Amino acid sequence: MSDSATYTAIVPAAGIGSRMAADRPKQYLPLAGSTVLEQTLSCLLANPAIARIIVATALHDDWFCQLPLAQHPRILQVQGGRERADSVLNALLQVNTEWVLVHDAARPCLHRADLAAVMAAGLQAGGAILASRVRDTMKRGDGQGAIATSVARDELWHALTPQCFATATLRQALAKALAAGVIITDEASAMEWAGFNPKLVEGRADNIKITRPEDLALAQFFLQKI
Ligand SMILES: Nc1ccn([C@@H]2O[C@H](COP(=O)(O)OP(=O)(O)OP(=O)(O)O)[C@@H](O)[C@H]2O)c(=O)n1
Ligand SMILES: C[C@](O)(CO)[C@H](O)COP(=O)(O)O
Repeated sequence: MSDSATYTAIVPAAGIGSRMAADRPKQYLPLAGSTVLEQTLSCLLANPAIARIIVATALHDDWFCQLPLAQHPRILQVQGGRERADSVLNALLQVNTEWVLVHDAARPCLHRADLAAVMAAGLQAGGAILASRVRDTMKRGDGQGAIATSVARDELWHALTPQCFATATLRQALAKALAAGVIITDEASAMEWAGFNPKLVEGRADNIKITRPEDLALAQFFLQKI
C-alpha cells in the first residue's frame, strides 16, 4: 500500500438477509461479543489509510443507531438502495478521497494483511479485488437437477471483498452500467463492463460472506483464530 494513498471504505449494509432467515438483518446478529457489522467495521477502522467509512443502511434501519460505533468520527451512515449496487453508488456519491474500497458488511472475518494487500494492488487503473481460488470440481447444472457439464477450474475464482478502485473511475463505471440495465453483483463487474481488468489478489478462503444460518458458527470459529 502506498504510504501516501488515502482511501474511503464503503460498507454496504442495507440488505435484509433473507437467506439467513433470522429475527433481524444478518449484519446485526450477535458475533464474537459484538455484532457482524461491528466486527467488520473494527477491521477497517484498524487501518490508518482508511480516512472514512461510509455505511449504507436500509431506509427504515433502526439497528445501526444503537451500535456504539455509529457515533465514531470516521463513520458516516448513508441510505442504501434496492440492490447492493444501488447502495454502493449512493455511498460513492459521498466519497471525497482518490481511492475507495468496498467491503461487505457480511464479511466480518477479513484479515488485516488481506485488507492491506488489496488496498496496495488497487492503486492501478483497473483496481483489484480479493479472491480465492475454487477448490472443488465445478459443475454446470442443466436446470433440471442434473449435470450439464464440468467446468475447468484452473482459472476460476470466488470474488470476495474488499474490492479497491480509483473513486472517479468506479463511480462512472457503476453509474453507467446501472443506467444501461446491466446486472451488477460486485464492483468488479461494473469495471469489467467498462473495459477494465481488475487484478485478482489471492486472499484467505475464511473471508466468508455470512449468507446462510450455518455460516454464523463458522464465522465465530474463524474470528477466534484472528
Ligand atoms: N440492497 C442491498 C442488498 C445488500 N446489501 C449488502 O450487500 C452485502 C452482500 O449482500 P448479501 O450477502 O446478498 O446480503 P443480503 O442481500 O442481506 O442477503 P439476502 O440476499 O440473503 O437477502 C451485505 O452486507 C448486504 O447488507 C446492501 O447494502 N444493499
Ligand atoms: C460482492 C460479493 O460479495 C462478491 O462475491 C457478492 O456478490 C455479494 O453477494 P450478493 O448475494 O451477490 O449480493
